[in-house]
Amino acid sequence: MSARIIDGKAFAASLRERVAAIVPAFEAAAGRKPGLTVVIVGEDPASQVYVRSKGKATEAAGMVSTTHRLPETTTQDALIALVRDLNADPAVDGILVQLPLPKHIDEQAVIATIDPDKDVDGFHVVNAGRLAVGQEGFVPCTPLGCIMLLEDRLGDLSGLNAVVVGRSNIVGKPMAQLLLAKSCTVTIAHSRTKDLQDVCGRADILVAAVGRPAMIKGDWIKPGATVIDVGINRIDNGEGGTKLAGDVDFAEAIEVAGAITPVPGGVGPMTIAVLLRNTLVSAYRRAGVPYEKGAI
Ligand SMILES: Nc1nc(=O)c2c([nH]1)NC[C@@H]1CN(c3ccc(C(=O)N[C@@H](CCC(=O)O)C(=O)O)cc3)C=[N+]21
Repeated sequence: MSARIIDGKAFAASLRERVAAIVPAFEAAAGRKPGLTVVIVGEDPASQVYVRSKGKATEAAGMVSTTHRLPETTTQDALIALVRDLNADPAVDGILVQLPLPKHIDEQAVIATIDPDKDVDGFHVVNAGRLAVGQEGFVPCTPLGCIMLLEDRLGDLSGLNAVVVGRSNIVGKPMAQLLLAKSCTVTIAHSRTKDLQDVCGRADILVAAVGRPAMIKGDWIKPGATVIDVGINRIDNGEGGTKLAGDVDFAEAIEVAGAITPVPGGVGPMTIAVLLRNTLVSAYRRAGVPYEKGAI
């Protein structure tokens, strides 16, 4: 049996279109466009690529995109001063500080400076806390995108066994919180988990977010399970170049799973589409303009 491939790229394109279709209504009501500001420190090539595609997608959705490119040598104090300026700028609805930051900068200190109500990444402890207790806030883009794909595929998730492999603050933990909020029975597994294969084998929903290429094998997967592969690993393509690979052994998994996200073309594109969605939501909240929650 061959799994259905979950087309995250197409779903993300339709979400971006939905957002773009609402932007003019916001502009008419608020008298300005939604604005997203991205801050990148240093020259990491992968980060440069992501930041460029975020900027393009933001403009394509009719929003104002601003990018601050700072040198690798930027001090923590200077970065924090910039974030404070952005907090105070009424035209800025969303602030995204691209991670990872250079080693001499304390990421948590920078994230803690972002106004939680402009934190469209959902990384501030206030937003993590809001998610944990079920209050309205901002939810990290990657896990929220995963939930959208899961609900599109499965409808109601309640009662399903969900296993999240990975416990990072940006994917694993918020993913588990969201699945719990959808009434799944949630297990968070990680590199120290005993009998990881058995734990994965009980999952109706398996989310892999560990950052190890092809770690999850076909015989770890419950037949018919829905597999969400968050891994974005750059590996050797065997021809002197590189390619992207997920955390799941795709060739094996496709024979067992009911549905699976590919890498690339799965979760990755959803991350940027949800970022635009969060920015539009932020703009509505900050402008005090009512909006239809189901529509975005
Ligand atoms: N503050 C912050 N917020 C982030 O959301 C954030 C970050 N820092 N740092 C880096 C990670 C990574 N990330 C991705 C976004 C899009 C794709 C994406 O679109 N991937 C495409 C392929 C892209 C390619 O070909 O390289 C895909 O999977 O199909 C992947 C990864 C956001 N991140």
